[in-house]
Amino acid sequence: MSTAANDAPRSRGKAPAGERVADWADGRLGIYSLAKANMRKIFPDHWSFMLGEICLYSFIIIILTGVYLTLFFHPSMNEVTYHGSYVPMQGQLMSEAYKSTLDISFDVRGGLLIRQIHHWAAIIFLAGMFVHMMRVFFTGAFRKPREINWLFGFLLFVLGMFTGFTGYSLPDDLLSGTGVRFTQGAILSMPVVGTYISMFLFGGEFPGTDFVARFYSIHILLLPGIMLGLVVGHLILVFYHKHTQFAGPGKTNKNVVGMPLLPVYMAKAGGFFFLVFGVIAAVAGLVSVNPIWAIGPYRPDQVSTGAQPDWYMGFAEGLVRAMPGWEINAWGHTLVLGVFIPLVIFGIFLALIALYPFIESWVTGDKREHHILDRPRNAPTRTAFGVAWVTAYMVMLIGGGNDIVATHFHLSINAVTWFVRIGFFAGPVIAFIVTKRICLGLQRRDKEKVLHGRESGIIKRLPHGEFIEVHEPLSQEQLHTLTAHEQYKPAEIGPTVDENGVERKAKGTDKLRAKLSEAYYGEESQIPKPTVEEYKEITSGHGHH
Ligand code: HEM
Ligand code: HEM
Repeated sequence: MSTAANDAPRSRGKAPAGERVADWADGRLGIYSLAKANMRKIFPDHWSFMLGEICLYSFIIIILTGVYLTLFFHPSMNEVTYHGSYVPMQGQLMSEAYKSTLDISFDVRGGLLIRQIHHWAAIIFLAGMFVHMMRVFFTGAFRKPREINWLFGFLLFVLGMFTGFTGYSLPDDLLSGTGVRFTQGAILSMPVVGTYISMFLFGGEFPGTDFVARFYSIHILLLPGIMLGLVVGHLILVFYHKHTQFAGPGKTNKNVVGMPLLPVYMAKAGGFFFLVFGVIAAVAGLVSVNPIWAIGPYRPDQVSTGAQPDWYMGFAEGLVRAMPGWEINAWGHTLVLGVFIPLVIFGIFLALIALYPFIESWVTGDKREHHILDRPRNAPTRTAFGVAWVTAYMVMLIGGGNDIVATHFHLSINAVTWFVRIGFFAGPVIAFIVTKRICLGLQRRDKEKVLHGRESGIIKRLPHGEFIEVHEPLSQEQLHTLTAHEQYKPAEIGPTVDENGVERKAKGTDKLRAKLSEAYYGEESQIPKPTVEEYKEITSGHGHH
């Protein structure tokens, strides 16, 4: 650290340049103590913890490529005549936005590759978030104290969806214009406020001449700005809470077992960034996405066939396509329920995801901190809910592409739509039941393994002629992993008579909670863990096969 001006000069001569720069910076920023405190921070190792990193790296790639695109993209709906190097479009009227995207694709050096990388990174970013969210959900990593971080993540997911939507609307091609038209229809279906919002957003009647410029500021500034802040907050919270870990020997709710941030984790993370970049660049170089020159400029009087949103919006599109066209007229106003109900369901689905950590802790009555992750099989009801939700999502994704599915598989589009309608209600229920059964089956298998060891597949014949299969005992480590989970008890209504003997009526919400809690943790929902006595009795030699 710095010294007084009259201190004796260093006896060893001048410090190396690097050290002097570090000293200079430290004197002004105090980074040494900050780095010292955090450099040795421990990160646990598990492949599923890399999913958050994939989100982070694809987000960085999106920002880098996005900045390059802003240098050449013109967010204007002025009409111009095309004279660029793509011959089939010569002389066509189009918006400046569309023309500049054609120019990026054909006349700007590296432009098409950067466009492709930006678009592919967006698709992978959202897929990464989806899978990362699933890993957090299925392992119970959202439980106290990480509920707020779940909400930060949830907001990132929703904002990511809308940033993607505003992004692919920018080129003003026939496909994205159809998507914007679809969205405007959904906005219009909102009672009372719909028309006002639409008029405000589009600066008058659709499509108007404003929306590309407006979507542009939303796309490159507003939403990514908020997302950047949220990502930083998200990561600070991961640091602050410390990472969760799977159960194992020596791992407790109070420690983290793993590798230090520097140098091990940083080296790994750096390498992984380049891997993610490399894979995205390779996919972008090999598989064309959004070839706007083949689609043509937007015209409100035309609709392209096979119009599809990017995958993350397919769910919302599916809800609208599967819903029967239903319209009612009341007091001189038309209510388009065929669009409005799907919009509400979309909102409810999102709200349920956001609130799930709070709902689960209310139902189970579990308010403790959790830093050890659940194996999905040991939380069968939660796992079943998750799979049911993913099933509904996937069914609706099929709904969003009902025309594509019909043409590719030579089916009638009505058959596909009916499949989706029935599947939306039946699919999640079947998925729930089947998943719960599988989880319980796996719990039974774990119990069996603890008590009787692993089936080795080796058959032996005993001297008296009997055939037996040799079971190998599990290692202490494996035994720990298979028996570390807690066995929960359902939350109860509590005494209906207070300490003075006065009868207290159980509230409706208490009853509901007790019922739900029973469903979560009741006898039907978990297999009792093997007890020490059971284990001792079986492994002591009696009753061995
Ligand atoms: C821009 C998007 C996102 C980025 C960059 C990001 C990044 C990360 C990283 C690097 C971690 C630590 C490593 C890991 O567990 O994978 C993490 C943990 C976490 N993320 Fe995200 N995430 C994003 C979106 C989400 C979403 C959509 C959710 C859920 C709705 C979410 C919820 C969480 C939670 C609860 C943790 C703590 C998990 C634990 O400690 O085990 N994140 N995130
Ligand atoms: C989470 C963040 C983002 C997502 C999901 C996203 C997604 C997209 C998508 C899917 C497109 C359509 C690309 C195409 O096929 O033409 C696009 C276009 C565009 N994006 Fe982004 N983007 C994001 C952030 C940014 C940022 C931060 C910038 C600028 C700093 C940016 C600048 C642009 C520009 C200029 C275009 C229009 C050019 C074009 O379409 O090729 N984006 N974005």
